Amino acid sequence: MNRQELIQQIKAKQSFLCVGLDTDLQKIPSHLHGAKDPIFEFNKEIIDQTADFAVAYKPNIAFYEALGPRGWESLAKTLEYIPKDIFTIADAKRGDIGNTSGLYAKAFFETMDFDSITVAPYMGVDSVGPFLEYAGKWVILLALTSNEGSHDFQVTTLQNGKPLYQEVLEKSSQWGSPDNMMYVVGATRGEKIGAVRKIVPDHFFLVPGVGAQGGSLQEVAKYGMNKNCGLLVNSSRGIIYAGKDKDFGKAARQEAKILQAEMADLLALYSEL
Ligand SMILES: O=C(O)c1cc(=O)[nH]c(=O)n1[C@@H]1O[C@H](COP(=O)(O)O)[C@@H](O)[C@H]1O
Repeated sequence: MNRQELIQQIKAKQSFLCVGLDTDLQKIPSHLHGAKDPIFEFNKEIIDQTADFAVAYKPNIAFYEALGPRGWESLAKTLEYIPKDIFTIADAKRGDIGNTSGLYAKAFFETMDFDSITVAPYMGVDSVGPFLEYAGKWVILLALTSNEGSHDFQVTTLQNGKPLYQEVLEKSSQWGSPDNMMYVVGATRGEKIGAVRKIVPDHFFLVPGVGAQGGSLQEVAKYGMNKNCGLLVNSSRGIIYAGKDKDFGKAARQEAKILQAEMADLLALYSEL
């Protein structure tokens, strides 16, 4: 999916919601456990109930690969089931020496047909480049993450006086463009989201951390939105585990609907969409 199609979808749905498919066998309702593929049955219901409010789905690959071959199968079926006009993110946080990254890219862009993949910047340009060689696909590079440990390295001041995350943004924004790169910026980072926006005014941000991690959607929009929205805000547990019984799909729908309504207001306030 290209940038214009993504922006059009945000405008049409008045939403920049990404639903995180962090589907955990321990957490899904017990009535699904008898199904042939409980993970897929759960995801199918979540997708059915949220597709009109979501512009993106983000399966976190760890939840699938932890289950071995059957997890990969559930993932492939889920990807196939997601409506084709909705953006898909393989949250895999990959990145390795060039020839290995090339095979990660092949895994998620050819063997599976994801629109995008999350990538760690640590190994530098040759570890990210192979993902950018795929026309029509996106790299979503970790910049300023939502977790506590992000303080360990990402905000450390370098000898040139810049925090590491700033160096990552400035350098990596020359590797690709706002048409094939996005950045992960955690919802819990508050005003720092504004600092990131100044460095990369046009790139989309994938913003996890609202819902279960306590980030504020209002702050994210205030500091991070640009005229084309420029945001995909993810919620995983806050949506998919909103309900615990047979009505889990309806509970998820309700949560997604609440977020979409807030997003429509924020789009009116801060964007041109
Ligand atoms: O790349 C990510 O998506 C990510 C980056 C980050 O900084 N923080 C973060 O929470 N995530 C992912 O976003 C999701 C957040 O899930 P919830 O906290 O349940 O909404 C998980 O799949 C995380 O792995």
